[in-house]
Amino acid sequence: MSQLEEIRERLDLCDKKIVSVLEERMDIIKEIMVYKKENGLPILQPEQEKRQRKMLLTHVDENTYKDEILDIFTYIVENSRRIQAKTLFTHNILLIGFMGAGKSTVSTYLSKILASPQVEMDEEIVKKEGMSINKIFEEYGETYFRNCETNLLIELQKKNNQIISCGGGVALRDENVAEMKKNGKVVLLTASPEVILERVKDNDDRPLLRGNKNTEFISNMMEQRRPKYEAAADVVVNTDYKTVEEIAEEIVVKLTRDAD
Ligand SMILES: Nc1ncnc2c1ncn2[C@@H]1O[C@H](COP(=O)(O)OP(=O)(O)OP(=O)(O)O)[C@@H](O)[C@H]1O
Ligand SMILES: O=C(O)C1=C[C@@H](O)[C@@H](O)[C@H](O)C1
Ligand SMILES: [Mg+2]
Repeated sequence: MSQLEEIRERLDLCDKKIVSVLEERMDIIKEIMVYKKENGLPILQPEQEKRQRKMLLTHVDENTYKDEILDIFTYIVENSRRIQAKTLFTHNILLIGFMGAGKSTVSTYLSKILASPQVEMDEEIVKKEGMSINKIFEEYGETYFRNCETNLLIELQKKNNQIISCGGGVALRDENVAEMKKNGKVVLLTASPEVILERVKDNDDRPLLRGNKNTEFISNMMEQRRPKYEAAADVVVNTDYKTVEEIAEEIVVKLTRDAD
């Protein structure tokens, strides 16, 4: 065996060790998830990731390859989140609820913490149609927009593990709800009219609220929609005066409890 071959053999051995240790690490992540579920502990715990990162920084502080190792760990952590998500859910998570309930905000956070792709239905439709939602309503009318939503929903069910932020009106059509349930769990986010008003008052992107930004209008529309929203929901989470982190944790706990 030449010297180069011998060196390469050691490299190969090194890769095998890395694979084996990574496998062990991933199994540990799963074990932690099971333990947390069994003992009713918070599942997401973003602060634990920060502690781990701090610990890692002290481990590599003097290391010649510090930057490279830290770069690799970014991927390791990202993939741990994905394993965590797959341990928790094999389906899609669809967030529904009234305008301003926090569907986009919460799904962005969930997507990050679970390293799962986020789909923003309103944005997808805007991209596909090449115009804003206000413009779609003006040019083609609401029914056209609602058909865009239904078509997109059908397309989305082909993939798993997505965090889907639905437009506020998506759950109002029964055929949409049937589509959601084929491959997903539906989370209804709720909020009081006062909180909704506070959240939407400075934004003009919602055509249905134009000129209607008052609690009376919001409250009436909410009541009209409530039966459809509630019928579609697998779990309900109220968001009033809660942080995004608290809402995300509540969603995960309720969905996993639901799955047991
Ligand atoms: N838990 C929360 N606490 C405080 N502010 C929030 C919370 N959730 C969302 N917000 C704020 O409320 C506003 C509306 O939230 P968001 O856009 O996520 O609602 P949405 O449900 O996606 O609305 P739409 O149906 O119109 O898309 C945003 O400015 C967001 O930052
Ligand atoms: O609640 C609704 O009907 C809507 C909510 C938004 O997400 C957009 O989909 C659109 O403005 C309609
Ligand atoms: Mg939104």
